[in-house]
Amino acid sequence: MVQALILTGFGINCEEEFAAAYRLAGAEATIVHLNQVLLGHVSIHDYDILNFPGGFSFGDDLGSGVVLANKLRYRQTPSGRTLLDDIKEFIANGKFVMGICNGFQVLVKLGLLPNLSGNVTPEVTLTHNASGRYEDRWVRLKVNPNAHTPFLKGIDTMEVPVRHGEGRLVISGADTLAQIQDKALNCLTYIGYDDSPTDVYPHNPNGADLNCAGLTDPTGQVFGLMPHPEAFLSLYNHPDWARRKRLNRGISEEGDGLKLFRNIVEHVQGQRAEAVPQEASQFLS
Ligand SMILES: NC(=O)CC[C@H](N)C(=O)O
Repeated sequence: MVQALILTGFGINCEEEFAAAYRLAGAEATIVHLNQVLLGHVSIHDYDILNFPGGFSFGDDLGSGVVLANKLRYRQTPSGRTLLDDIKEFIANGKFVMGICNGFQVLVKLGLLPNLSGNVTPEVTLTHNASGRYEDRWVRLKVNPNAHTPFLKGIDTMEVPVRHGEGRLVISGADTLAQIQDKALNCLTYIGYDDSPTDVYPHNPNGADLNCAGLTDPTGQVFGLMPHPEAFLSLYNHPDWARRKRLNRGISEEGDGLKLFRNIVEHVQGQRAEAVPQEASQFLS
């Protein structure tokens, strides 16, 4: 079974929904306190997908995600390494990392996204919403058709909720901006009713540069987004479900967010199916 590790602790609060998403998508999901990993009791290398959920880690002190990112970068585990060293190795082994909302903020503050340089140093930031307040609303997103991450395969648009105070992506530097666009790392965009990208509030809830709601790294293995796909797994999560069902009796009872988790679980399953015949071939020759 595909193994998803979901970190929690220190004010993270969306781990149960994250686990529910993976379970519905056919994976085994394990929720582990970050200290268990930092103390060496749990190894991320026993898992296929490492996940950073949303919440308010360390009370958003010093900026959302900053303290947790620093803990990953500087805190030594008993092996004398940092968790960031392990995460780099995890990615080099072809595995996947996902961050939602506060988890996305952690990946950005750590420099794992967008990681244009490959040196894992922060290149962009997420900061206070342009509205100056916490935004809690449903938004619509469009997938960049040139993005090449398995997480978003076959998805065109989706509707998902946001709930954040610091979701505004700021990309300073024309070169960084150009590289992100050239490599299509801005994989998710806030859109208006006409499906085109928009900077108009509240369709774009935070004023993000490029109207960007999510990023990947150049490998496509690391993916993060501000909205919460794990909060729209069933039609009944949507505030308008009753009207939608009345108007369209054949409507799918799945929420838009589930496809994303199915995608990554199926991708890992596919990788395994490809790997097995190669290993088996040694014994055949
Ligand atoms: N839902 C979340 O993960 C919120 C993230 C962060 N605490 C913010 O307000 O921006």
